[in-house]
Amino acid sequence: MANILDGIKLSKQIKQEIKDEVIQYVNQGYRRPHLLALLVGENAASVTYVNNKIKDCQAVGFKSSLVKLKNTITEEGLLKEVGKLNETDGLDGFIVQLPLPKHINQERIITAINPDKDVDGFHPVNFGKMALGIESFLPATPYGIMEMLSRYKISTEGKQVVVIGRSRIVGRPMSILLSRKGNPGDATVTLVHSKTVDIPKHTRNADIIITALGVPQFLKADMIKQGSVIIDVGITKVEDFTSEKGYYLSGDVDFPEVSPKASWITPVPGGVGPMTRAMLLKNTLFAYSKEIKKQNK
Ligand SMILES: Nc1nc2c(c(=O)[nH]1)N[C@@H](CN(C=O)c1ccc(C(=O)N[C@@H](CCC(=O)O)C(=O)O)cc1)CN2
Ligand SMILES: [Mg+2]
Repeated sequence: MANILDGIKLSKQIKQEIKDEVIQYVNQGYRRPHLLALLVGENAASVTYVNNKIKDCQAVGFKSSLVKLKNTITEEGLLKEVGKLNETDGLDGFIVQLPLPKHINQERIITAINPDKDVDGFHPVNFGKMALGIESFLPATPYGIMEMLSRYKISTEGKQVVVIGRSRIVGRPMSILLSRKGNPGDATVTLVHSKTVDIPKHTRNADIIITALGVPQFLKADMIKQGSVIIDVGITKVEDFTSEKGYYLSGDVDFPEVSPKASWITPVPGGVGPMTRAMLLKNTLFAYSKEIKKQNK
């Protein structure tokens, strides 16, 4: 039976470390770090995620703000809001919660964010730095997975890693981070996606599989090698009228089938998700500390 990679336990530890650092700054007379979330529309999952980000800020002693905008806002209107936030003093970082409504060009919005305040690490400048191994904000989900591998001392050096899904916020940056020099890193990475012929051929060879597909129970036991490490980024709401909530959350991994064959595995919920939340705080603290250092020069 696999060991559990416990994202809840680890994220609590990371949040405590962040809180301790904030206390040190405050005791030296500095202001608190400030994170703002911009939410467009009322997508239920996005509302939950953004509210959780605000709660996380409160838990570690950050100042937080939430700007809610109507679903009907134009792209130009949203660009204006982003422009204002770029210029707001004392705001260390902000995020634009994704997905955005269909009529808004996501790339245009992300590219308008000041890279120094882009604590999601999505701006092309930060993505480029990430790819080149230059210190920058890292996208929170892949960053959380790197931190998880590091803190559980799971070596990736020389390992065959298969990343399933090539999204801009998870799969693609994940594949880059693991192929970079360093630890975690130094892995031989294969990025598979919807056009890949024979995904199981690749996953059966993998020492580590990171799946970010959004297809419930996609990864079955016969698709993995004995003893592999399984990291599940998928979260899909599956209707279930027998449960109290009317749904349950499913990852991309068929957990009951796969876990007896794996060495380590993340649960869903309670695996990668809480790590994503913790790493956004870490990026914000990084933005803040850079700002404080600049002011002291
Ligand atoms: N601007 C951004 N938008 C989006 C990001 C992002 O990093 N930045 N990632 C996702 C959503 N997301 C954070 O925003 C996120 C998703 C899920 C979780 C999480 O903690 N999941 C829990 C289960 C939560 C539940 O009960 O519904 C878990 O896995 O245990 C955190 C963050 C897309 N948009
Ligand atoms: Mg999870």
